[in-house]
Amino acid sequence: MFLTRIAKKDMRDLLRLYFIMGSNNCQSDPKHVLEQAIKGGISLFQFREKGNAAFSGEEKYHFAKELQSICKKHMIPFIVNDDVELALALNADGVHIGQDDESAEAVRRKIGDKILGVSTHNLLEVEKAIAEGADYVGIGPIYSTETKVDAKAAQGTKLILEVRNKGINVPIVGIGGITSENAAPVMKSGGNGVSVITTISLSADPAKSARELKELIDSLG
Ligand SMILES: Nc1nc(C(F)(F)F)ncc1COP(=O)(O)OP(=O)(O)O
Ligand SMILES: [Mg+2]
Repeated sequence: MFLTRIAKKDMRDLLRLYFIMGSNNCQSDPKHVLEQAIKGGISLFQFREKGNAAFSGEEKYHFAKELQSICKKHMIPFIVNDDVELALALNADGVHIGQDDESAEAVRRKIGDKILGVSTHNLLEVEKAIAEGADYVGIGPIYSTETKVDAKAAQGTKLILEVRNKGINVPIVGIGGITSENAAPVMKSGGNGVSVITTISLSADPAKSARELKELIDSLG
């Protein structure tokens, strides 16, 4: 899909409402939840299959392929978390890696011009991710979260502010406990979008939850 690296402006647009989900983030059918989230206006999707009762091997591959085909149908780019080999096997649109995964430099060499996102928790990690070819950085956890069992302490928007005050214009998405009620500070501090799991994946009406969040983000410019 990408013959060259994605432009910053296009990356910022994709990050506006970034839905992340795996089978253990849902109580109803994940395929239906994804369809509804897309209907509600998400701009990007990340397949994050990890933690208790997560699929692996063949099951994980086929589950990923099902969700990827839903994204393709609606022209929503499909990002794979952690599992670079799976991303390549699926010809996914990109990967997201953390500090404990293989280096961004090594992953960039494997994926060519696909989208590369990196989880960051301090200024050094942000600068290193940029130097190694990241197209965006995830900054968080902004607020406390139950979704990620090994999450670090919530840091609010201070790192987003620090990065922007240093004049660094890397595309930034906030992550961690974000809902319609607390999303505004992420955008006002200089984030380009918000990534969410629970507020959509466990919603009684995922389309409505996505729509409310998207309308809020769009109202903040
Ligand atoms: N999946 C993610 N996506 C983002 C994104 F920026 F896309 F919103 N930021 C952070 C994470 C966390 O990823 P995870 O694999 O659980 O933990 P770690 O970062 O420790 O590897
Ligand atoms: Mg990871």
